[in-house]
Order: sequence, then C-alpha cells, then structure tokens
Amino acid sequence: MSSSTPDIRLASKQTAFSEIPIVDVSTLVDGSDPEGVAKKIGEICEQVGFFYVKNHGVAEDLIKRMYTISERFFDLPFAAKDRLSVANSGPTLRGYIPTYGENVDPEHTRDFKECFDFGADEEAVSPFFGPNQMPAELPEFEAICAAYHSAMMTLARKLISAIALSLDLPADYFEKMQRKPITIQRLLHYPPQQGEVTQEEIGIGAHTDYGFLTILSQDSVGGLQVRNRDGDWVSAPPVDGTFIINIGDLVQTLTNDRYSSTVHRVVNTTGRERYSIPFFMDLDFDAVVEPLPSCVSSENPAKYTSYKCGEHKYTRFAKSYAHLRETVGA
Ligand SMILES: O=C(O)CCC(=O)C(=O)O
Ligand SMILES: [Fe+2]
Repeated sequence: MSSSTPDIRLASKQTAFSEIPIVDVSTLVDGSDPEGVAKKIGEICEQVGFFYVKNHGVAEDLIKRMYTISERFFDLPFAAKDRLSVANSGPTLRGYIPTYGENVDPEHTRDFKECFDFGADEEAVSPFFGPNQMPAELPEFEAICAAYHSAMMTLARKLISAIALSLDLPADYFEKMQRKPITIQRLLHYPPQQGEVTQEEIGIGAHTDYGFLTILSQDSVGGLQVRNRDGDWVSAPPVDGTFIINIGDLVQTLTNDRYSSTVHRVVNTTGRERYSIPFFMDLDFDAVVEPLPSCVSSENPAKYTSYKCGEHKYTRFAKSYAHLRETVGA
C-alpha cells in the first residue's frame, strides 16, 4: 500500500457549498413542471454529477426516526450486530458490515466505517434479493426501515424520470429496465478519526457509486468530499432539509460518458460520530447496460461494450467486501 497516490488528497478544497448545486424539485414532485427540473438536473449531471435536492416531499419525521433507530442499532454490542453479519447472508449481501469489512478503494484505503444493508424483504434468495436480517433487540427497526425504503423508491423513480426527460427520452423510458430493480438501503456510521490521518485509513475511500442513482441523507457532522474535474476535493457540507443525489456508473455507461459518475469519499476528523443514510437504486439484475442510441454518433462512438447490471454490481462488491475477497482469493 502506498501513501503517495497522486489523485487522492486529504486537504479538502473549502469552497462555498454552492459549488455543488441545490435544485428545488418541488415541481417534479408535484408534477407541475418536470421538464424545468429535468433541464437543471441534466446540466448538473454533465458538469458535476452531484446535487442537493430540496422540497423533495419526504417527511422530515421519517428521516429523524431513521437516524434515531440507526444510532440505536450501531450502539448495540458488537456481538449483536455481528449475528447479522453480511458474511452469513449468502448472495443477498444484506446485513451488518463491520469496520474494514468493505473497502471501496482496496488498493489505497481501509474504510473506517460500519454499515447495515437491507432492501425489499422477500423469501426467495438470489443475488441482492431475499430476506432482510433484522435486529431482534429493536422491534420497531424493521417497520421504520421499510417505510424509509418505500419513500426512497418513490423519490428515486421521480428523479429517474427527470433524468430520462433530460436526455430527451420519454419520462418512463427507464421503467422497462426497473421492473424489479436492485436496491440497497444502507445505514452508515463513521467513528471520528483522531491524530494523523492518511489516505490509508479514512471513513470511505475514493470511489464512484456502482449503480444508477444514489439518494444520500447525511447528518449535521460533515465530511463528504466530491472530486472535481481538476482533481480537487470539494466539500459537500450538510444542508438542512436536503438529500444529496449522485449518479452512478450505470448512467455514465448509458450516456456514453455524457453524465459523470463522480468520485467521492468521506473523511471524518470532526471529533464527532457521523451517521449517513444512502439509498442505491439500480436497474433489474438482468438489464443490459450499454450506451443509449441517442448518446452515440459517428463522431462519438460507443465507449462501452454491454454488460448486465447485476453482474457488474456483484463483481464490484466481490472486490470490496473482505469476506468475498477471501472466498475468491483475491
Ligand atoms: O456517507 C456518505 O456521505 C457517503 C457514502 C457513500 O459514498 C456510499 O456509501 O457510497
Ligand atoms: Fe458513494
């Protein structure tokens, strides 16, 4: 492991948060002007790949309840959390992932975070689908998580319709690829780091998100940084009443690099515990991902060969999950 990888710098470029734009999505949520919102989102997906959304329609109280239950979950004794280990979940990849259990930039960084993953609960097991593992110690956990997941699905579908419109496609264009999409609802806890911090160990290493779209709620602590085109790290500070949206690798492929799946990381040196709640929305497991015909021309030929959403995603997890790396001997 090297401590001098050139493109990872720990000094965040402290810019005004307007560097990551804020979009008022009320007219998308209420249906009165989806095109107006789509136009803004399209420009931002090209230039930044990250944006805040306000007036998103998700009840403040539900978000608060999610944070409260998340803190109570991570406060459980390690043995209680470890009983729900993702390593016991087979291909569903649902459950508890301890510190260093997932390292998203394994060549450079160990991730100093713990997380808990779940999704829509169902009996049949297949990669990314199946039963959730829920903590018996917290009887209300499951219902709050299910309500939050459902609110995220609704918002994600609206944002995805705006992305389709922004590409001059019908609003429902992606629905045929999202009949039963892979989703991951994650709870994250970043303990504070003290002393000398190097890129070898930070909250979450530099990465792009693997899927279609991420809806991130962060608490008031801060620490998320987004890498711009010059390679500078720009802070994405907490903004009350917002989610942060970023697009993932699937959209970059579908748009043939027109929209950017932007690199980001978390460094928590605030001295406080940080909690965040990302929701990842993908395509159906078998959806074929390749540049859209409208994003390809003779001057701009396809830069990607096609792949299946679920296989791509599983391959990325196999590289970052410690328990899967051991299995495949990577
Ligand atoms: O916790 C955050 O602010 C970001 C988390 C993240 O990037 C991820 O889980 O992919
Ligand atoms: Fe991410």
